[in-house]
Amino acid sequence: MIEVENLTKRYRGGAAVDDLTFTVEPGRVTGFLGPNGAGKSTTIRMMLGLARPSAGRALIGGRPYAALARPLTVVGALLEAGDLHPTRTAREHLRWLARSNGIGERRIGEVLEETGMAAAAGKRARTLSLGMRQRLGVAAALLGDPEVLILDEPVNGLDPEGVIWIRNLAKRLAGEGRTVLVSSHLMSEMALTAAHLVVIGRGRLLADLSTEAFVAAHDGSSLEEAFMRLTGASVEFRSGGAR
Ligand SMILES: Nc1ncnc2c1ncn2[C@@H]1O[C@H](COP(=O)(O)OP(=O)(O)OP(=O)(O)O)[C@@H](O)[C@H]1O
Repeated sequence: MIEVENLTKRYRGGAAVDDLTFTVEPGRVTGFLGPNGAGKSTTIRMMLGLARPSAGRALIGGRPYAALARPLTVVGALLEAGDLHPTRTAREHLRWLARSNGIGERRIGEVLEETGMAAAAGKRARTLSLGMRQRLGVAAALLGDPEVLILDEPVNGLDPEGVIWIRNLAKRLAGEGRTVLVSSHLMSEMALTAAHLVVIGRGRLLADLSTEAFVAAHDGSSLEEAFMRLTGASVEFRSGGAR
C-alpha cells in the first residue's frame, strides 16, 4: 500500500504538490492522472525519497522510503529519466542494482526472461532501443520481487506492442495482489489499464474514484472530454500560448 498524507512540495514558483492525500490500494492498478505539470512526477519522486516534502509524508508499506533497509525488495519503480550507464550491458546494470540490495544472480536471469530481455542481456545500454530500455527499466523494478510498483509514464514513446505489454504487465502484477501505481496524462490508456483513478491538477487532488464510476459519471462524453472537463481549470500549459 502507498499512503500519501498532506503531501506538499513548494518550489520558488509555487506549490508543485499541494496538500495531497490519497491511498493506493493493493490488488488493482491505480492510474495517476493529470495534465502536464500537474505534479505527478514530483509526487512520485517524494514517494521514492528522491525529493524531500515541504510538508506531509508518503509511506510505502507503512514506512517512509528512507527507512527501508533494502528498498528494491519493497518498491520497484520505472522513472521517466532512466539512470542507465551507457557502456554497461543490460545484465551488468541489473547486477549493479541487485548487489546493493542483497539480491542474487538467479533473480537477474528471471527478470530478464520475464521482460523479454534475455536475448539482449549482453547489449550495452546505449545501443538499446527505447522499447528495450523501458523493458530493462521494468526488469530493474521487478528485481526485488516488490509488493509495490510505481511506473511513471511507462508507455511514453512505446510502439503499440510495447503499450499492450505494459498494460498487461501492470494488470498481472496487480492481479498477484501487488500495489501498482501507473502515471499518465493519457486518459484513454488509463481507462484500459486502471481499475481506480487518482486525478490531480496543479498539485491538488481532483478525483479519487473507480474507473467504472468515472465512466458512469461521464456517460455520453468521451473519456478524454471528461478528463479535460475535470482538469480544465488546472491546465498549466495550453497549446497556442493561451491560458
Ligand atoms: N526542481 C524543480 N524546481 C522548480 N519547479 C519544479 C521542479 N520540478 C518540478 N517543478 C514544477 O512543478 C510542477 C509539477 O511538475 P511535475 O513534473 O511534477 O508534473 P507532471 O504532472 O509530472 O507533468 P508531466 O506530465 O509534464 O510530466 C511544474 O510546474 C514544474 O515546472
